[in-house]
Amino acid sequence: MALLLQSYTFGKQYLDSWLHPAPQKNPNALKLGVLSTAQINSAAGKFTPFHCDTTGANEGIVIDPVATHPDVVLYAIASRDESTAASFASKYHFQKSYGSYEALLADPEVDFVYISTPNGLHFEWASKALDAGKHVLLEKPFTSNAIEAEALVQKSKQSGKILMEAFHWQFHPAAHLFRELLDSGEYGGILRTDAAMTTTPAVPPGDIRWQFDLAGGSLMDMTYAISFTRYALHARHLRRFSAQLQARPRTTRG
Ligand SMILES: NC(=O)C1=CN([C@@H]2O[C@H](COP(=O)(O)OP(=O)(O)OC[C@H]3O[C@@H](n4cnc5c(N)ncnc54)[C@H](OP(=O)(O)O)[C@@H]3O)[C@@H](O)[C@H]2O)C=CC1
Ligand SMILES: O=C1OC[C@@H](O)[C@H](O)[C@H]1O
Repeated sequence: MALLLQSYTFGKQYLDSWLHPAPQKNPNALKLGVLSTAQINSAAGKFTPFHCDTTGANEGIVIDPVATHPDVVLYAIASRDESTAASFASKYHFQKSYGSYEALLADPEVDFVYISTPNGLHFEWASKALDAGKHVLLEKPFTSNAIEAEALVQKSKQSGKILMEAFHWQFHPAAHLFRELLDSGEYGGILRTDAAMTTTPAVPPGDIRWQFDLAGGSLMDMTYAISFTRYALHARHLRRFSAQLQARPRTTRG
């Protein structure tokens, strides 16, 4: 069932990309600044149904959607390293590149930022971006813990700037269809839920997902299982979960 729904989403995206080629940009289009040259920014380029990135996400988390939307432009990219930023800008057609995140945030032309740093740095950079007067689209998981999350939401309310977690699956037609089916009662009521998510065994040593001090770890990375359960059950304010950790030996592929 999940595979069918996912195929439906991918098929629709593929069709849309043919039906709606890159539009003219609106002169007042919002200017996007991206903090970091993470692989997820461009695990992207043009979507094709046969090309998935190593995390299993489909192409186009930010580069392609912005490039093909009339009201947003790829304005600036920042990296901790200037030459990395410059080559990323040239490859993906950003107008500007910066050798530090601070420099991008100081650019008054930037309207909003997408933050794709490691999890443990989400709070710091989202906080600095709000202080700099930018709207923020923040990669998942939102922050490293509830205290940071509450402080960030508070800051966004005070600044009047939009702060949003980049959980794109919530906007996929497949997710909506799935919840409509549940809500219809056609298959009866929900008695219990089990959510599991698996990822490629090829996450290399040294990847941010293995680093505790960068808020790595499976529960932080595979937050989809929890967020989808909450979504499916309309349980936005569910406060308590129980969880079991099942450690398995790492496997390698030859
Ligand atoms: N929404 C989705 O579908 C997905 C979301 N994600 C989320 O996106 C974020 C990035 O993941 P991913 O693309 O795999 O990450 P990467 O390891 O590819 O990139 C992280 C980037 O953060 C910057 N960075 C800043 N400080 C550090 C540091 N101390 N160590 C390492 N990198 C640093 C680097 O950019 P630079 O050198 O340019 O400064 C680096 O390229 C995570 O929060 C992850 O959970 C990931 C995959 C899918
Ligand atoms: O957000 C993500 O989506 C797909 C996963 O495989 C990946 O590890 C994670 O960061």
